[in-house]
Amino acid sequence: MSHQRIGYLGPKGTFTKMAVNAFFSEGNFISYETIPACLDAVEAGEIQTGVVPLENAIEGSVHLTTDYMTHHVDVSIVAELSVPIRQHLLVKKNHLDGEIEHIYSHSHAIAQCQQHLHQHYPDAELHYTSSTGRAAELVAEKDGACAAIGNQLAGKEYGLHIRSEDIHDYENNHTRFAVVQKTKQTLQINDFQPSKYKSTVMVTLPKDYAGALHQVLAAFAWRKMNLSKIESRPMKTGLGNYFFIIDVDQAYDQILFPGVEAELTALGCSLKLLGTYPSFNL
Ligand SMILES: O=C(O)C(=O)C[C@]1(C(=O)O)C=C[C@@H](O)C=C1
Repeated sequence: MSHQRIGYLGPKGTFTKMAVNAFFSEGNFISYETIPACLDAVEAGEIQTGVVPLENAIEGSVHLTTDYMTHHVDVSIVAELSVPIRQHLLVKKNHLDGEIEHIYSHSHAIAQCQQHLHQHYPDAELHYTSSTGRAAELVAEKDGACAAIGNQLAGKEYGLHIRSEDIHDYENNHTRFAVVQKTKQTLQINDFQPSKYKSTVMVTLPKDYAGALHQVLAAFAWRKMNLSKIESRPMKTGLGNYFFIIDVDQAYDQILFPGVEAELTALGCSLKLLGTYPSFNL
């Protein structure tokens, strides 16, 4: 059997690649420089499966992922991977001490270490990169007093050393990654049991009126469907226009979900299922 092509936010040494390494042992692994590039490749059928970051416990949603999935591509979430995140300050050997003038990383990683950076490197210039892996790659190429924020794998892949370990500001740092497909295919996930099943829906309200969101939530509430997340995002059609992304703590079924859908349609809302999937914890 030929291996599935599995794309991820790369390059080598990203947290996304760490998640892929932990959950998939079989596949042709293909690195993409950005989240949109990876999602486009899934949509175009270049790869069967894509893995992209979805939400971090400290910094919140990765809006690039949710927005691109709602506005630009038609792909479904087929699994969610929750992974512990440890951020380290990575440097070349000659910068294990002394001043650091430039710090490179992904915006989410920098945000997760804000306090640490403020305390220890208040004068360092921050540079945002497409991923933590890319930051490590850049620092490995540079001669100046530079550091990257990233993981141990990035240090190993790019020959960098850990100058400070665990520099994220809060314990229990985790990131959820979405595994997405265009057409549903079997997923060869290593020996993990799902911790639960979830569904993610996007709800668009007809117009802004009193109690609109309350009515949407009521459709779930009286059916005793537990929601684990609700987020509003701009429609990108003008100030004040939003849609909602709602995570429901259960798999799509043939009774409750169609009931919610019918009720919301009657209210003039539209509902799109972004995926119904097992959730795995590392
Ligand atoms: O840059 C990476 O290594 C990624 O995989 C992206 C990402 C993110 O977008 O949140 C993933 C996990 C960490 O939260 C920091 C960065």
